[in-house]
Amino acid sequence: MAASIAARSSVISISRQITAKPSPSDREPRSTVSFRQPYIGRRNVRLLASVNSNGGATGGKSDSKAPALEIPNIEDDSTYDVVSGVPSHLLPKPLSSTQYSKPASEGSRLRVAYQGVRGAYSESAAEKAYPNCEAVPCDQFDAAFQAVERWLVDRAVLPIENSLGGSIHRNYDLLLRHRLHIVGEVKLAVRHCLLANHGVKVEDLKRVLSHPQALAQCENTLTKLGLVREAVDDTAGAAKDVALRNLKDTGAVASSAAAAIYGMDILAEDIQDDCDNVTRFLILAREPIIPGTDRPFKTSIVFSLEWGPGALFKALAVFALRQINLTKIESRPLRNQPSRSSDTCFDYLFYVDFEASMADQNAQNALRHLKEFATFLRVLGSYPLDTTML
Ligand SMILES: O=C(O)C(=O)C[C@]1(C(=O)O)C=C[C@@H](O)C=C1
Repeated sequence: MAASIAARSSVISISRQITAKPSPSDREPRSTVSFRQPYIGRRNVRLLASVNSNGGATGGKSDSKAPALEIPNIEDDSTYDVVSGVPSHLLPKPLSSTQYSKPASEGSRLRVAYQGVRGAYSESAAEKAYPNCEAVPCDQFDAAFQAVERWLVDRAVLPIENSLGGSIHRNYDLLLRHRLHIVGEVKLAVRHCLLANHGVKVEDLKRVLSHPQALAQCENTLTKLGLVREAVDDTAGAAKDVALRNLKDTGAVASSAAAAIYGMDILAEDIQDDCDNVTRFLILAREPIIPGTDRPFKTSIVFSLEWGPGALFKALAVFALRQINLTKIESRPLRNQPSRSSDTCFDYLFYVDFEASMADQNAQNALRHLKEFATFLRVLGSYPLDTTML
């Protein structure tokens, strides 16, 4: 199994997945609240990671022939971290909410993974979250998750929803598949530009490349211009591609930062359909933060329910009864699970964000109540709200 980082600022791409990926149902005992839910008992967890000469994995060797790290089979009954297989008592202590937001000091810059290439909005979000960080590009969302799990980076900053385009479903699914913790959120105002190579005019354009979310956010403008849309992995990658191939009939929807980096002209600014175009990103870490009550906190959970009338109503009532405000609900299909009802093959996972800290007795009571009838429940993180956009 190989994780490769090609060069200091090049893209992380994880070529193979960590093998054991149990479905939610076999990862979690039923009706269990897990803030940090390690595997208990006998497990064979193997983690292999290798980093090449420029990679600089956190705490790892920087030699392309560095031996792969192999965590041996675990045969006793201690508690182990599901990701690394390391006994829990050897793992670092959780970060406090003040520690996580402290800017990294010189010489020990935090490495923060994001999806995309330089100039992507996700890079700006990583820099907003950690102003002094070393932002590390990853080719896919999954690679960013794995980069954190394998200690190649310290954090990942990934988009979860946009005020115009809606949820980034892939990241909801990955949150459950991986064992990272949400330690913060960042809201970023996204202002799209139409970019083209020097000398190209709007009338010359036939096609436009960008991330599907960015294309969706500029739907009206692109329709007016009559441009054929082509989806690519990220906005800045689109700009880079158009610039490198010196295309004259193709533009890109990307940031003004991408225009500067790839030497392109800005043909139009603020082309998103609504000036209030905000993307919310999650900050992910290997360890949770200790929830506080010193400032506004949000908690993200995921649960599933028995099938039946009023099941979701009853679940949401545990928050309403306690005056806890919900800020987001998202449902995703519950995969690899035989359907529990006879007449439908649709079972769901519900992702809910609510405005309370897990340090609040009220929030703890709500989850205890939900646990009484949820078939699965996991706390993804309890973290300070990003109020900078309000
Ligand atoms: O392509 C980028 O620049 C990204 O950072 C990705 C992304 C997304 O996935 O939503 C982030 C913010 C914008 O909403 C558009 C695209």
